[in-house]
Amino acid sequence: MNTTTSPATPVANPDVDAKIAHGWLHTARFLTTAPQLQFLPPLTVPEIAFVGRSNAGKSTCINTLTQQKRLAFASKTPGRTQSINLFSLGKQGVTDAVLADLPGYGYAAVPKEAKLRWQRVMSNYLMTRENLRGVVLLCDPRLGLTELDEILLDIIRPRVEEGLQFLVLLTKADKLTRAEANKALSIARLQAGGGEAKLFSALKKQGLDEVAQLLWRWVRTAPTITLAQADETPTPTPPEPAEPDTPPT
Ligand SMILES: Nc1nc2c(ncn2[C@@H]2O[C@H](COP(=O)(O)OP(=O)(O)OP(=O)(O)O)[C@@H](O)[C@H]2O)c(=O)[nH]1
Ligand SMILES: [Mg+2]
Repeated sequence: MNTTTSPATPVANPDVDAKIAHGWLHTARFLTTAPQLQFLPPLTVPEIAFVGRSNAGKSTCINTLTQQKRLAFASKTPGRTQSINLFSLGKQGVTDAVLADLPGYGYAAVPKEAKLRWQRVMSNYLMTRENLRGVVLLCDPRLGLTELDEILLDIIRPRVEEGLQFLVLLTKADKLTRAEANKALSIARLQAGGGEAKLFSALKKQGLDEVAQLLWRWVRTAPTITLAQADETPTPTPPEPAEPDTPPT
């Protein structure tokens, strides 16, 4: 990433009432789960992916943004999210956008083969998912952006240059002092060249309005998506997962 700090997109439109954005996000409902890219349905509505290291807080962030306790499966155990989970958004049951919760990377206890498989799935997803409109990279500011995050930034850079929206979200901000938070934010802004960086806390609901407004804006300003290939073959049914995700008790 280059080191420019200027955001690729304007700041969230202040005219969009946060309440409207929250109401829209609250419509989120489970759409599908896919262990591999080929099982994802081709869609023409904008999709926003939540990516980052294991335990960064992706699933919790989706639950907080949608004001739903157990939409995405959050857990103290890293590696809880094993498949790409899609959630539809839109009033009156009409889907106008999709959120994607992706499995985290960088969890040491995962066998090497599984790690490599997942890295392939994720890089393919980020490079080829046609309706991908935005990427939210979640990062625990106590760790900062790690080498794996940098690899991810490299993967999406060409698409960011073509208009893919991008946000670095520093999660668990409640664990930092104000000075630490400001320092982490400055560093992340430098690293997120071409994108924005924001502080977020699911616990304290910090950054919630801003992120909700930003996602709304990404979706409302998305260009019309037409799929490159008219795919008339139905999406294959994924095999039953060996160990299905279950909400934490
Ligand atoms: N203090 C604090 N804890 C948080 C916050 N967000 C998430 N957590 C905790 O961090 C842990 C991991 O959260 P998840 O949302 O499951 O993380 P994930 O990124 O989805 O993890 P994987 O699915 O393994 O990739 C859980 O114990 C959460 O309660 C936050 O804003 N503040
Ligand atoms: Mg998760």
